[in-house]
Order: sequence, then C-alpha cells, then structure tokens
Amino acid sequence: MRLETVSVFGGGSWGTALAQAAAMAGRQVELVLRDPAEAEAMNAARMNARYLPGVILHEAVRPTATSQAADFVILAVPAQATRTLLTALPPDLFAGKPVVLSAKGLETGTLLRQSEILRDMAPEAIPFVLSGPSFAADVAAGRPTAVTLAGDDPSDTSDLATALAGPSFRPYAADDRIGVELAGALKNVYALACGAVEGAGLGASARSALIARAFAELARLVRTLGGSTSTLTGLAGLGDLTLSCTSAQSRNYRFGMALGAGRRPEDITADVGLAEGMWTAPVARQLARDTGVDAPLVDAVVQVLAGEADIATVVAGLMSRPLKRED
Ligand SMILES: NC(=O)C1=CN([C@@H]2O[C@H](COP(=O)(O)OP(=O)(O)OC[C@H]3O[C@@H](n4cnc5c(N)ncnc54)[C@H](O)[C@@H]3O)[C@@H](O)[C@H]2O)C=CC1
Ligand SMILES: O=C(CO)COP(=O)(O)O
Repeated sequence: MRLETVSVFGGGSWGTALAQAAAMAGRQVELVLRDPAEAEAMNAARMNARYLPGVILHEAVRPTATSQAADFVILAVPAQATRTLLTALPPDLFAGKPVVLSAKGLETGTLLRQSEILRDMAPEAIPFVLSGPSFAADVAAGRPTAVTLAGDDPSDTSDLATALAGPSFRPYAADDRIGVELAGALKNVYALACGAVEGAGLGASARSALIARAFAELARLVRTLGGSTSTLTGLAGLGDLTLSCTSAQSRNYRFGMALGAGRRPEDITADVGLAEGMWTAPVARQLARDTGVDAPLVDAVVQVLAGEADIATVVAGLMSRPLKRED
C-alpha cells in the first residue's frame, strides 16, 4: 500500500492537528477546507488562526480548497457533517483508498457510526477509525499522544499506523472498529455528564462514581451493539473516557460544566463551540432503547439537554434507583 500523500478534510482544530501529525510522520499533506478564502489565509499566515492559534503549520502541510488525489484520506469534520462532506466529493477520490474516520459521534436520524456513513456514501473506500485521548492542541504542539487506529485488515492497519506515527504521535493498531467508534462517540456524552457534576458542585467523589458507572454502561452498549469490551480497557475506551471526563480542556466537559451551573444549552454553544455529546446523546438513547440496554446515564444527559429535568432531579433519580450488584 502506498501511503506517501494524504488529504485531510476539515480545517478545524482536529483536521489541522492530524495534518500536523501526518506531516511530522513524514507524509505530504493537503489540508482541505471548504472555503477557498480561509485556505488562502491559512496558507499565507502558515497558521490556523481561528482553531489552533499559535501553532505554526509544518512545511509539508498545504492548505487548499481543491483536493488532488492522494494515497489516503482522513476525514475530520464534525460527525453530523460527514455525510454532507461525502455528498459533495466525487466517489473516485475514495475508491480503493484507505479512509480514516476521526469524528467522534453518531449520526442524528440514521443512528449510524462514521464508518457506516462512509459505507453508504463511498462503498469502495477502505474504512479505518482513529480515536483515543488526544486534544488537538496537544497533538499539534507535538506533545506525546497515543491513539487507537482500527481497521479490518491487520497488515494494512499496521502500515497505516506506521505512516501516521511520529516522535510524539503513537497510533496502536486494532481491529474492533465498532467498539472504537462507539467508545469515541459515547465518551462525549459521559464527559457532558461529568462536567455537569463539577458545574453543579457535587464533588470529586460523585464524578469518579459517574466515570465508573459510565464505563459499565458503555460496556453494556458496546457488547450489545457488536463491539468488543476488551477495546474499552484501551486508549479509545478508558483512555479517552478518563481524559474527557476530568479535563476542562474538553469542550464536552466545559459544556457540561456550564449546564451544571444552570445555563441553557442554546446559550452555551457560542462560548464552547462543538460539543459532539449534545448530538450523540439522543442517538445513543435511541440505540439503547432499540436494543434493550439499560442506559440511565445517557437518559439523564438527554433529559437535562432537552430541559426536561434539572441536574438535581436527575441526580436524585439516579441515586434512588434500586440497589443492585455491581456488574
Ligand atoms: N478538537 C479535538 O481535540 C478533537 C476532535 N475530535 C473530533 O473531530 C471532529 C471535528 O472536531 P473539531 O475539528 O475539533 O471541530 P472544530 O469545530 O474545531 O472544526 C470543525 C471544522 O469542520 C468544518 N466543517 C463543518 N462542516 C463541514 C462540511 N460540511 N464540509 C467541510 N467542512 C466542514 C468547519 O468549517 C470547521 O473547520 C469531532 O467529531 C470531534 O469530536 C477528535 C479528537 C480530538
Ligand atoms: O476527543 C477529544 C479528546 O480525546 C476532544 O474532546 P472534546 O471534543 O470534548 O474537546
């Protein structure tokens, strides 16, 4: 498999960070933005001033609005925008090529994972999913980061991991695409919940209890929806759950903090930016209901986001559930 050149779609924080990582790994990178003026400005400034201020673009990163064919592709737009992006691109850009899906979210309406959207829109692409504890600012600044890269063919996945690995970016190859995608999407919902616990001043003990019960709920969902629970002890599971559920660097966590402090969701987005958990929570609730999985934490987040209950009410509800064995 030739893996010298890569097109990264999405000129936000994660697309830019992954473009930097690929360049540091020795790849020639085009960073594809939808707006030609923004691509030109980024090229001139050699910086993504809006999403990653202060990070000088690597010389191997070329911002552009017109994509050339590359050896492989990385998609890094928000989860709800992946289908729109793929609709606008010619399918031959992807045919027979590795496509790395890096958004962490489930699609509203269809309930689909990112690689299922790709299968719908570009069935001849070869899907890989990348997830794990990795803030864009850390990756772009070259701070040590490790992620999971899952694909169906072990040898191709190892080759792709090698093509993306640099001195500070370490992808571990894996094969459980379903588990990796679900863990990445759902941790955003649990990060909202943990942020809300902090915002409401409920204490560090409550937050740790929540992380542990979130992990158990995640395991039930992953097991039922076809993933492997062993994935959850890895970077995409435990790694990302603990990062996003404890750090105010996470937008989902910050969104939750504001919710916990009593602000309304519609007022928070302007300050925090993208919080994928907001979109994924209702999808996860539907998936849990459809498959008969008990998911009280996902339910609680949906209720708070929808304004159906305040934090105090959902916490009282969770605390008064019948006592049970811890499994
Ligand atoms: N920022 C981070 O630290 C990380 C983000 N991610 C994931 O990456 C995905 C993208 O997030 P960010 O880059 O952080 O968001 P962002 O808000 O920083 O940037 C989103 C970018 O997508 C572009 N975009 C939106 N709709 C588009 C469309 N239809 N066509 C082309 N471009 C479009 C926007 O113009 C913007 O440049 C999310 O699913 C997020 O969970 C994953 C790991 C780390
Ligand atoms: O996925 C991330 C870290 O692994 C980024 O988290 P946020 O989207 O909550 O900022």
